[in-house]
Amino acid sequence: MSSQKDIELIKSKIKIIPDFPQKGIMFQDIFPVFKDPLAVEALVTHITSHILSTQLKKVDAIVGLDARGFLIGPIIAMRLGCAFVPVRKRGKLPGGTVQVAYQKEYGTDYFEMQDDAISAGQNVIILDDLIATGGSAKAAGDLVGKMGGSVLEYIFFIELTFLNGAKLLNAPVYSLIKD
Ligand SMILES: O=P(O)(O)OC[C@H]1O[C@H](OP(=O)(O)OP(=O)(O)O)[C@H](O)[C@@H]1O
Ligand SMILES: Nc1ncnc2[nH]cnc12
Repeated sequence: MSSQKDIELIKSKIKIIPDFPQKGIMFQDIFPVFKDPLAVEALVTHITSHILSTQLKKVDAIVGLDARGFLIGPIIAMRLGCAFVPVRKRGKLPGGTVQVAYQKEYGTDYFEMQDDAISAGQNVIILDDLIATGGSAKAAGDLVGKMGGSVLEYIFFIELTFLNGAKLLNAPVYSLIKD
């Protein structure tokens, strides 16, 4: 399947739900993509091909964001032959962790990574389903930096361009669907 057809198939599965979880938000529900194995294959193949055709450096890990970044992160890591490591919301990871605070719509939240998740000098790609304000992705990038890693690229299925979230990030951003 061509790359454009992949994107059209994935786009056709994403459902827009107005006023969820609160009035004024057009919620982009990506779970219907996962009801169709061909759409999941298209998503995984498209992102893997993008990484293989653009990255000059070896990717040491895919860093997936809690929770929707966990859906295909491990599959892409397996295809690339690299590690998958999670960024989780506070209090979910056992053992030693590294933490950063970030701003959500209502107040402050915290992201954590296990302190041995990546090593100093490693190159990672941060993956999530969607970038809105960019606060979550920036916090994940800050965590990677705190551990001595470098972010090669941020990858999203969907970018809400009107919120300018990509401007917060200090590595290239690739989004399949720009809204
Ligand atoms: O760019 P931002 O404004 O930070 O928003 C984007 C984040 O919001 C959603 O996650 P959410 O925090 O709702 O958690 P979930 O994946 O557990 O539903 C989405 O999956 C991103 O991680
Ligand atoms: N519009 C939206 N749809 C789905 N997830 C989101 N996270 C932040 N904004 C969102």
